[in-house]
Amino acid sequence: MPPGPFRWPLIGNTLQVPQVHPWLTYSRWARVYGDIFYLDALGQHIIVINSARVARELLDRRSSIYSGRPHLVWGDRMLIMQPYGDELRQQRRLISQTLSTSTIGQYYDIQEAAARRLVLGVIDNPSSLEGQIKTNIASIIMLVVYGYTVKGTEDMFAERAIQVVDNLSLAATPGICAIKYVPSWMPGISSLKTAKAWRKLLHTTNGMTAPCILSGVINHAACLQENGTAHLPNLCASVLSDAEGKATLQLEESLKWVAFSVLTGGLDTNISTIISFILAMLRFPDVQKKAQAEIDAVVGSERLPQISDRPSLPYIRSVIAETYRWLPATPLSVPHALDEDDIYDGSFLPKGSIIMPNVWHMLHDPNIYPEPDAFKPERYGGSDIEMKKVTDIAFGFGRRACPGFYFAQGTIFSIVVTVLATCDIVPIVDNHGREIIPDVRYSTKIILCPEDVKCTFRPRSEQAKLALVDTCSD
Ligand code: HEM
Repeated sequence: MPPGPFRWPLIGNTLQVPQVHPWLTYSRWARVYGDIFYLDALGQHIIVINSARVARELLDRRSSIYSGRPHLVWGDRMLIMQPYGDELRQQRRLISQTLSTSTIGQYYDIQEAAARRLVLGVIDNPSSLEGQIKTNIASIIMLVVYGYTVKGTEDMFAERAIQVVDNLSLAATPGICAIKYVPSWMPGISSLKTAKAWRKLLHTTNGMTAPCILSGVINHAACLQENGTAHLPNLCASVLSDAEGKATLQLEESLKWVAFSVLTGGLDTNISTIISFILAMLRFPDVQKKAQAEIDAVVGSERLPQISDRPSLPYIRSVIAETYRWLPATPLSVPHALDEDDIYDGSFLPKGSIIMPNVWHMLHDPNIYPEPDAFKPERYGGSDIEMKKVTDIAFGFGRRACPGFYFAQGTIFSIVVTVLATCDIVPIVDNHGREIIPDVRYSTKIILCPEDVKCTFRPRSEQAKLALVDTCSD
C-alpha cells in the first residue's frame, strides 16, 4: 500500500478523516507522505493523489480502470455518479453533441445576454448579487438544454431547479461521509443523514418529485418545440430531432437525466467561480484595475465586450485561470473509483479503492505556485500553456473530465468581462462609511463557494450603464 497516517485496528483512519475542509488536512499530510497516500475507512480503501503528475499517470494514462465512481447512498441515474459503462458513454455523447468546441459558438449570444442582465440587475439592486448570479446562470443552462426561457428571478422551473441543486450540494460533502456502507452511528458521519435527507428532498421539492419537475420542464420544452416557440438549438431538441420521431423510451429517460446532469454540473460550479472572482476583485483591487485597463485598450468604451474578444484579452484569461486556481470550485474534484487491482511505483492499489484527487493541493503547492494564497494573474506570464495546466486539473481527469468545459468558458468569460468593462466592483460600507472587505470564508461542501460576499457594482460611466440598458431591453 502507499504510505499514510497510522491506521487503528478495525477502524483504520476513520476517526482521523477530517469533516471540515478535508483538502487542507490532506495537503498537510501530503507534505509528510508525498504525492500519493493511503487511508482506510472501515475497510474502504481511499487513495489521495496530491500531484498533477500522479493524477495524469493514473487517471489519464490508465483511464480504462480509473474511471468508475464510488457507490453513494444517493445518486440514482445522474451521469456524474454513474459507474463507467454504456449508459455513461451514451449520456456523455448526448452532451458532447451539443456542447463541443464546434457547436459552442451558437450559444454565445445567450451567454452574453445573461451576463448583461446579471450586471444590470446588480447595479440596480446590489443585495440581489447572489440571486442574480444564480438566476442568470440557470437561465443560460435552461435555454441551452431545454430551449426554455427563464422569466425573471421568480420563475417556477428555475427556482425548483436551483432548489434541487442546492439540496444535492448539501448532501455531497467531500470525504468519505456519504459512502453507502459507513454506518450512520460512526462519529462525524452526520452527512450520511444529510445524504438520506437529500434523497428524500430530491424526490419531493415543493411537493413535486424531482423527476416530475424535470419531466415538467421537458414536457414544457416539448410543447415549446411543437408550437415553434422554443429557443433553438437546444440539447433536448437536437437529440429528439436526431431520433426523427423514433426516440425510444430508453433514450427519453437518458435525455431526462442528461439534461438534469448538465443543470447540476453547470449551476453551482459556475456560481462558485463567479463569486470567487468577485471576492478576488474586492481583495485585490490592483488586479481589477489592470484587467479593466486591458479591456479599455482592446475593446474601448464604444461597445460592450463579446466572447469573441477572448483571444485578444490575455490578462482577462489569466484572471479567470487564477480564479480557478485560487479557489477551485471542486477542491477534491469528484472522486473516481478503481475498477481493477493496480500497481503504481511499487505500491499495491486495490480494486474498489476510492481515488481522491486533491485538486486544492495541486493548485496550492508553493513549489509550483509560489505564494499560493495571493491572487496573481501575472504568474502565467500571459501563457495559455501555463493557464491550461490549471484548467487541466480544475476540470477533472481522464474519461470523467468535465464535459461542460467549453460551455463554462463562455459563461465565465462573458460575465467577468462584462462586469469589468462596465463597472467597478467595490466593497459595501458600514454605518461609519468604512469599507467592508469580505474574508475568504467557505463551508465544507463538494462545491467550494465563498460565503458572505457583498459588493456594489458601480457603473464606470453613464454610457456603460446605458449600453447595458439598451441591450437588455432589446
Ligand atoms: C467552472 C465551471 C466548472 C467546473 C470547475 C467543473 C468541474 C468539474 C469537475 C472537477 C468534474 C469531475 C471530473 C472528474 O471526475 O475527474 C466535472 C464533471 C462534470 N461536469 Fe463540470 N465543471 C464546470 C462546469 C460544468 C458545466 C457548465 C457543465 C454543463 C454541461 C458541467 C457538467 C459536468 C458533468 C455532467 C460532469 C460529470 C462527468 C462524468 O461524471 O463523467 N460542468 N466538472
